Amino acid sequence: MAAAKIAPSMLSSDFANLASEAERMLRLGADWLHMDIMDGAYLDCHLMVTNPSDYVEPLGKAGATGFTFHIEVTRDNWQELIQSIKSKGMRPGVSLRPGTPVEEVFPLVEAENPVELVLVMTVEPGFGGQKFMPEMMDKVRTLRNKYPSLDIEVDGGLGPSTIDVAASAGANCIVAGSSIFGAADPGEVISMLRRSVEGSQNKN
Ligand SMILES: O=C(CO)[C@H](O)[C@H](O)COP(=O)(O)O
Ligand SMILES: [Fe+2]
Repeated sequence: MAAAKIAPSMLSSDFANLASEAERMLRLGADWLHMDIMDGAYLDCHLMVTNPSDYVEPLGKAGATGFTFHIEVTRDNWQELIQSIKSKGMRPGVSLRPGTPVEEVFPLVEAENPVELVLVMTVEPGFGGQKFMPEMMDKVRTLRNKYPSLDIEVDGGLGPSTIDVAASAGANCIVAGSSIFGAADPGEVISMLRRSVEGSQNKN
């Protein structure tokens, strides 16, 4: 079973105090710190950049553990990209925006040298605080049925009111920005997200 991972999106943190914000989230129980990187040319998620391969070396050096690129900009070179991400000691992941069919990522999960995570965007990439798109849960269900132990991440509009839908569809890695950083008790939101994921897994 894929373990629950709660990942506060640092896009919603206080940028002037990034180090203490990161420490605060880890202290409150976060598993991963979600970093959104965009160059403004291709507003898409995680490496929301046209050439993700340019970022492999610097992010490897900076100590990143996971490197998630977008399928829409890597249709011709994902094999080499996965290889280079792994060679720098990072876990490769692939993300897809709402309009991209889920079938497009199957070859990357089934490759000899596969991605280890699929990130299903539940908003149009670009900024935090948008409304969760429940219709994306069909993609999550399809992936979970096909790949029982895959890490499936969701990103965009996740919080106490939407987590149960995502968790019961099979998502185990939860990115949440505004719902955690905007809460009076962010630690309670992190715990609540984890309880929902683990509760859904125990039902199955
Ligand atoms: O990838 C992202 C934006 O493109 C962010 O991770 C995402 O929007 C998180 O913010 P929120 O939880 O407030 O929706
Ligand atoms: Fe993100």
